Amino acid sequence: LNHRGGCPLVSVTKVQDKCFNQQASTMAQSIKYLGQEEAQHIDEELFSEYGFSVDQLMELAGLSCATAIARAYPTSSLVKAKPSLLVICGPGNNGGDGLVCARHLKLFGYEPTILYPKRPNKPLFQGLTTQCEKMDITFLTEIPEAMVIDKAYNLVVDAIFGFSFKGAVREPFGSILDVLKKTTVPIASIDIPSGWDVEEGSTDGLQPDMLISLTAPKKSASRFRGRYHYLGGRFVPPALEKKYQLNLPKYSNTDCVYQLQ
Ligand SMILES: NC(=O)C1=CN([C@@H]2O[C@H](COP(=O)(O)OP(=O)(O)OC[C@H]3O[C@@H](n4cnc5c(N)ncnc54)[C@H](OP(=O)(O)O)[C@@H]3O)[C@@H](O)[C@H]2O)[C@H](O)CC1
Ligand SMILES: [K+]
Repeated sequence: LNHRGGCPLVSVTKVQDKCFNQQASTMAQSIKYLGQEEAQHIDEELFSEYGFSVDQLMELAGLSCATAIARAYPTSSLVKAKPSLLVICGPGNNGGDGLVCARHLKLFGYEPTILYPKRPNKPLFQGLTTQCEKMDITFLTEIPEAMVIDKAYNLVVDAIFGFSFKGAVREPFGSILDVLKKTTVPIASIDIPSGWDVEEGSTDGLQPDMLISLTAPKKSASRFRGRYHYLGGRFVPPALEKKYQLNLPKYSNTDCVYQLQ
């Protein structure tokens, strides 16, 4: 048996791959999927008891989203002539993650455009908006038609709602989600596919190609049927991970993302 626990040491690559995949899938299965309240408690505890600021965690969350997107959709794999992306940001911290993600994607060589229709009147979000403007990222004033999105962009980054979403979708986000449901371009959702119930998911909502779960997946992630599922937000102190029994996978070396699927 090898030192990691279980697979016989044999030289046949296929068998080794099978062992690795089995271990990876066991690891992925043991991760805790969080309910809405539990996700909010962990978030609050990080700020209150552990002394983090929102800006700090948002920067790490947004960077991990950009990193995961660059891994799943490297610029060399994009089908359009330009590495264009549309990042749609909502009114809460999920939207803030989207702004940070757009800024890092620009630094990674992509050409993001942002739609940010409802902007909180807070210095944090104003600063993040200015940073994007100063990096020559264009802001749209309204959602383009689905056909225009399909023609112009390689990918849509959905940073509309995260774990605090509740109830029926209010405007202008209902119309935006209706357009996104008609697009065929892949969608990468940050933390939760927007419009999905955080725990139950949705049968007629967005069907993103990618999901980037932050801190730990939320219960609705078990209904995700897209190609790529990454974990990001490598900032959880071990004591907090233990308290909530998160069973997070071991991130490799200095990686800020872990591919769950
Ligand atoms: N610990 C972590 O993992 C961290 C995660 N981060 C990210 O933060 C979000 C959660 O952020 P939060 O601000 O709590 O919530 P949301 O981004 O989900 O948005 C809440 C706002 O959305 C509006 N809202 C809610 N429900 C609806 C609805 N049915 N229709 C329309 N709008 C809705 C509401 O805005 P109002 O202005 O209308 O009141 C809410 O304010 C998490 O998912 C991660 O992405 C942090 O960045 C870092 C730590
Ligand atoms: K989202």
